[in-house]
Amino acid sequence: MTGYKLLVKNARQVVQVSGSRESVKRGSDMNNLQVLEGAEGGYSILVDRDGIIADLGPSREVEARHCSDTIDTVVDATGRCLIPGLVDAHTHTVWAGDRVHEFAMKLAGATYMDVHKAGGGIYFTVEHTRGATEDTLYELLKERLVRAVRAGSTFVEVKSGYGLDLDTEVKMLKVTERARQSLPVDISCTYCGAHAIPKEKTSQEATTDVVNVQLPRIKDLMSSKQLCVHNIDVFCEQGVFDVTQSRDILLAGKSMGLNLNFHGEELHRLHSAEMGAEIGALAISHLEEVSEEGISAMAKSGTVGVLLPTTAYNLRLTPPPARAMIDGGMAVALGSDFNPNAHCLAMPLVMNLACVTLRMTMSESLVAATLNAAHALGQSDRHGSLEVGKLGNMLVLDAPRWEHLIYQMGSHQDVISHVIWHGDVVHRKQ
Ligand SMILES: N=CN[C@@H](CCC(=O)O)C(=O)O
Ligand SMILES: [Zn+2]
Repeated sequence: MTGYKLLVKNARQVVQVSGSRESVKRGSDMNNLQVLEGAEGGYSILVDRDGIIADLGPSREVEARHCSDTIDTVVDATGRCLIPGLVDAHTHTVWAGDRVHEFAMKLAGATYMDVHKAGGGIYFTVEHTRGATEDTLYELLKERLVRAVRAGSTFVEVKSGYGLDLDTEVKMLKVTERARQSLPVDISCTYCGAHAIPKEKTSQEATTDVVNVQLPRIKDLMSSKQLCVHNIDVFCEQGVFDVTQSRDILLAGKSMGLNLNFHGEELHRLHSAEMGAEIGALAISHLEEVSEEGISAMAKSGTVGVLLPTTAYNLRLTPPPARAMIDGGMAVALGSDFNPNAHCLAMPLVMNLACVTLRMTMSESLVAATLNAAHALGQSDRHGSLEVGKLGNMLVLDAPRWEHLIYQMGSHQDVISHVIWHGDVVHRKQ
């Protein structure tokens, strides 16, 4: 007799996303969703006490295989659908000081860079984040991650980048590590010390500070297990870090074993997509201004394009060319880009925007918000699909077909009936 943590039983539809342990779906394969449906009695998923999927298939078969086992919790999903927990591949979730006043300025016509150059934008948030205690930042992060989980995310990337000095960047990374150790959500931690040029430095001085001061300190804190950082990010943009500076910072991170995952081609075409592909970037975010050559280079290198539809929506930018990317064989992922400029943690809304504004199909959008997002964070071996051996992170949807999660725009709180993380029910619809 074996003991298990959770059985989710009798679901009408199980969207595994993938059933062959592939690490990513590229190009047209993003439309090949692995879906189980049609069995009499539905489908069940069994999660072991380590939070790992132990069995999955037609309910009658799963029940027959485990009729003498003990199961701690049973969730009846009769008439409902199961999908993997959503993965948010790009967030700036640790900061103090909202920028609701800037939203009004932007609605009135100011551009993102107008606000930034006038000392607002990232600089406003840096000032407030530098002044906040670790406990305050932790409480703010916790509140935001609870919201993300309620909206279906079970794995979230979290960046630093509102310190721009060693002490505040380390403070942000420590807050992220505390959340990673204590909250019921998986976190991929990104060092983004090169998010803006600190007011007191030139871009070259800031590059040298990141490479020679901040990264070595972070490396020490990682060695002594005080921090666990997975990725390195840079805002490669005209007037911020140029392509050469970004490359130097990314390569310094790569030599420490960090995944390269950066902001590129957002407001100007600098050909950072080609640079990222050349140095083996795992992912590049934004890409509103990417060129055809950049798309080919990323398709060839396998670099994931992390698309952030909330940014183009809020800033009224031309959206990234998602169709050309997917049709060109790239792997595309999605992120909420939660930050004080784009205050959205709801991946179902991001998926809706991806379908409508980026012209992605609903299948592409689900793959982008699960398997491919997990791959962009280097963790699709554990996240992003419902398969035996992967984490028991899943959503029970109160709907006859999974597409309702995207279709019922703004109603994800009614569509998601349970959020399950490592086999524990961490959110239940009221
Ligand atoms: N573009 C750079 N970074 C963020 C915005 C950060 C901010 O405005 O605070 C982004 O991805 O959109
Ligand atoms: Zn960002």
